This record gives sequence, C-alpha cells and structure tokens, in this order.
Amino acid sequence: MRLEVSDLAIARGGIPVLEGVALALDPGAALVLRGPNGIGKTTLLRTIAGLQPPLAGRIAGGGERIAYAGHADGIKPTLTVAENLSFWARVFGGGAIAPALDAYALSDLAARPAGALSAGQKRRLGLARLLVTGRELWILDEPTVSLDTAAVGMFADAVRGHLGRGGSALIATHIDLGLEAGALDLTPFRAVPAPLAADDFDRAFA
Ligand SMILES: Nc1ncnc2c1ncn2[C@@H]1O[C@H](COP(=O)(O)OP(=O)(O)OP(=O)(O)O)[C@@H](O)[C@H]1O
Repeated sequence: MRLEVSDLAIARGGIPVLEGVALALDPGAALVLRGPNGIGKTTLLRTIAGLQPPLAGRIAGGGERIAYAGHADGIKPTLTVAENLSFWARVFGGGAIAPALDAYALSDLAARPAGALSAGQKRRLGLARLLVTGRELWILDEPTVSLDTAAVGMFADAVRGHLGRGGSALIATHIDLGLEAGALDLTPFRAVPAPLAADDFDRAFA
C-alpha cells in the first residue's frame, strides 16, 4: 500500500513547525527526510506514525502498517537481548528472532541483559526489533545514532532487504546511508509565523 501525505500542517509544543507538507512512498521504496536541526523532521515522523495529531491535512496508508523507531530505543533493560526480541515478536505477531539477531550481529549477545549493552549495541537491538514486527512501513528517526561504520552497513543492508520484500521506509537522517532512496528537504515547508496584529504588538510592550 502507498503512504500518501498531503497538505499536512504540524506543530510542536503548540507552535506551528511545518505546513503544506506533501509526500508519497510506494512499496519497495525509501524516502530520506533532510533539513536543518529543528526544522521538524521528528515532529513530522511522529505525526505520520500517529503519535500526535496534525493541525491540518491528510495521511493515508499509514496506521497499523507502521513500525516506528524514534530517538528512544524502547528497550526493556532487565530482559535479555533475545527476550526483548521475542517480546516484540509476540506483541506484533511478527516473525522469528534468529534472522534479526543475525542481521545486527547480536547472536553472541543474545543472553545478555539489554541494560548491560553499550549505546551502539542497544541501538542495534532497537533496529533489530523492526525485523520481527512484520510491519511494512518503517518510520525511522535518526536510526544510525551511536552506530559505528560496520553497524551502519548492517542497518543499510536491513533496509535494502526490507525494500526487496516490498516494504518501505521513511527515514530522517543527516548521514548518507548509501541507499537508493528519494530525498525530501523540509526547508521549503517551514511554517511562517503569523504576523503580530497591531493590538498584540502594543500589548507585548504594555
Ligand atoms: N517538547 C517540545 N516542546 C516545544 N517545542 C519543541 C519540543 N520538542 C521540539 N520542539 C521544537 O519543535 C521544532 C521541531 O523539532 P523537531 O525535533 O521536530 O526537529 P528536527 O528537524 O527533528 O531536529 P533535529 O535535526 O535537531 O533532530 C524545533 O524548533 C524544536 O525546538
């Protein structure tokens, strides 16, 4: 199914951030969101993932198809690496955990409590979770934070495999992942603050 976003306006903390956002993502395709710090990439991904409502506009083809990986890994620290993956596989009704462990070189760490992993290992576990969800549309916010070069390669391979199986991915990142992907710079969609009315201006200095 195609994700289609049209004329979307979004806010963070009550302040409009982006407006008029339009994008489309077909099965088998990836789209990378670009733009400077603070432009609204996280806010847009959260809105498409259904974690916050838009101010206006339309999102079609998202919902239950989405697996979202944000800045927080969502890892349960007292469960082992394998138990974390099994937990998510059960929650999502998804697949086997062995390929996910393999894809992120986590097999040797499978019995380790997740709370005792390094930052990069935790991130690998958070990304491995996507593989057991069975969800078609991955929405990923800065997925490569804390990853070394080898792990970035594992992630890029995992995304390629996902796209090859007919999945799709919407990714906010500042780095080049070496993927065949479209890119959307959000800068032109920056919300223009409404000009102060004369009364407001006077009140501000009252
Ligand atoms: N909890 C919050 N309350 C109010 N405003 C916020 C909050 N979180 C972020 N913002 C503001 O919302 C705007 C959009 O933030 P957002 O995190 O979506 O940007 P981003 O493009 O993902 O940035 P980065 O590249 O730094 O991750 C920024 O101006 C930011 O300062």
